[in-house]
Amino acid sequence: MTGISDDVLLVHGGTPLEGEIRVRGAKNLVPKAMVAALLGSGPSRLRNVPDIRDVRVVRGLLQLHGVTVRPGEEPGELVLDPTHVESANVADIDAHAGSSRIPILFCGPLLHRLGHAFIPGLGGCDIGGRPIDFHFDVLRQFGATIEKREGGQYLEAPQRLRGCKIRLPYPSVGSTEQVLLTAVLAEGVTELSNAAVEPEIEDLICVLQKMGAIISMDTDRTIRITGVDRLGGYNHKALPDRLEAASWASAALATGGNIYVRGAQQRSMMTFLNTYRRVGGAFEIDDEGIRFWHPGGPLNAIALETDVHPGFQTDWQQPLVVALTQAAGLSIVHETVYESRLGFTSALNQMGAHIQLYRECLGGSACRFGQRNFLHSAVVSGPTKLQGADLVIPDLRGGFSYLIAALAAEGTSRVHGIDLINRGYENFMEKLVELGAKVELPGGDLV
Ligand SMILES: CC(=O)N[C@H]1[C@@H](OP(=O)(O)OP(=O)(O)OC[C@H]2O[C@@H](n3ccc(=O)[nH]c3=O)[C@H](O)[C@@H]2O)O[C@H](CO)[C@@H](O)[C@@H]1O
Ligand SMILES: C=C(OP(=O)(O)O)C(=O)O
Repeated sequence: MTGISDDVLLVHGGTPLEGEIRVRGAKNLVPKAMVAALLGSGPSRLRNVPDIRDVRVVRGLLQLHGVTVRPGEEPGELVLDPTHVESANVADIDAHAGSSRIPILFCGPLLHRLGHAFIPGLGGCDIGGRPIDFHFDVLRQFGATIEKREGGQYLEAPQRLRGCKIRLPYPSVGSTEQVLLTAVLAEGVTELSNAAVEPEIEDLICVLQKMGAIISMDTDRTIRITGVDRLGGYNHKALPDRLEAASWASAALATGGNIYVRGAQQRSMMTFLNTYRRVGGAFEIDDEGIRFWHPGGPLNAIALETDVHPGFQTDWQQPLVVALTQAAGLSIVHETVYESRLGFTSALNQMGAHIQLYRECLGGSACRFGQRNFLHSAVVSGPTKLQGADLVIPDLRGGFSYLIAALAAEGTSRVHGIDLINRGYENFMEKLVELGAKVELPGGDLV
């Protein structure tokens, strides 16, 4: 590759990342809690909001729909006032949808508030087909009608939406949230089985309960929601970002470093912590955060399978794979949530890693992708020395993984497309510098 653009970071590898950074509210909760504010009859206060692009996209979309969004008294606090919700211009919605998947979650709240909704085409990471059929199936069950229109889908609720019995074909995070955000104001009881139970979903349920919703969660993936006539605002501190925390933990391991992640929480990271320990990473938990470090000596190869919570979260996979290139022996990674989330490994191979992809389900159990010709299993053979390279960021976590690989490598890498990382990692360049990374913008400025 030749040429440089503003969207490039030069990374001089070989320095262990050391120091402290802080994670704030979760990318996979905050934008959804913002959407929930649409359901209230009064203002909501959301605290611990990170400055990331997905938050800005949702803020813009809410404002287009007449919600007032302003900073609160404390840093990272937003006050969202939905008193005057109104229809937005379709062209404006499309222009603001950006690269986020969140617009699909406006369906239920807008149907309740306005009786109709326009949902633009979705963004999000290109890590599989990412259909939205479950979302529309459940909305139809609530009584919505859906019509394809130019640039998106137009939905209507001819009468008040009605609670229903729903079984998801797969415990999809977004579809579970769709049901929650729709059922809380629907008439009667909704029973959702095979629901996703990720910590961010539990936190969204906490938000909705604060607003006046009646929701119970059984231990068997069943969620029951009794619809109410009216919801108020909420005051909520978003749970911390366990995905960002794990990314920094993997960076500590791959670079031989030591990072204290202020805000990281044991409860939502238990599965990651067990895996980190099996690989040979060290950690220490206190009330304010978790310290992650490489204790010296060889790392261990492991077998790893991603899964829905409480399994190993798929968004943890890509950064940890970089650390696995430094482990002694053969690691097996079976990605069971997204069919195309291992493509990022070809660039790691260019840097000197040995990663072979397979169509078969390796290790663990057979998954939905086994018989369907997707390269969704990997064998990582290590340890391998990594060399700096020209890298083009493919998706959010793949992008962070390339940064980790470049930091662990000998020599200089040019990482293209770094702006994508702003979608989910607050101030990541400043954090890298704080941790001692040698990174440079093309003009020669130290970030
Ligand atoms: C903004 C956000 O919170 N994103 C997270 C959310 O994405 P998102 O909510 O999009 O992910 P889902 O849990 O819905 O997707 C899981 C699987 O279900 C499939 N599926 C989903 C919906 C549908 O209508 N039809 C269908 O087939 C998907 O293709 C995928 O194979 O959960 C994922 C799984 O933990 C995480 O990786 C993402 O970071
Ligand atoms: C896949 C991810 O996000 P999204 O669903 O927003 O694309 C992610 O956060 O890794």
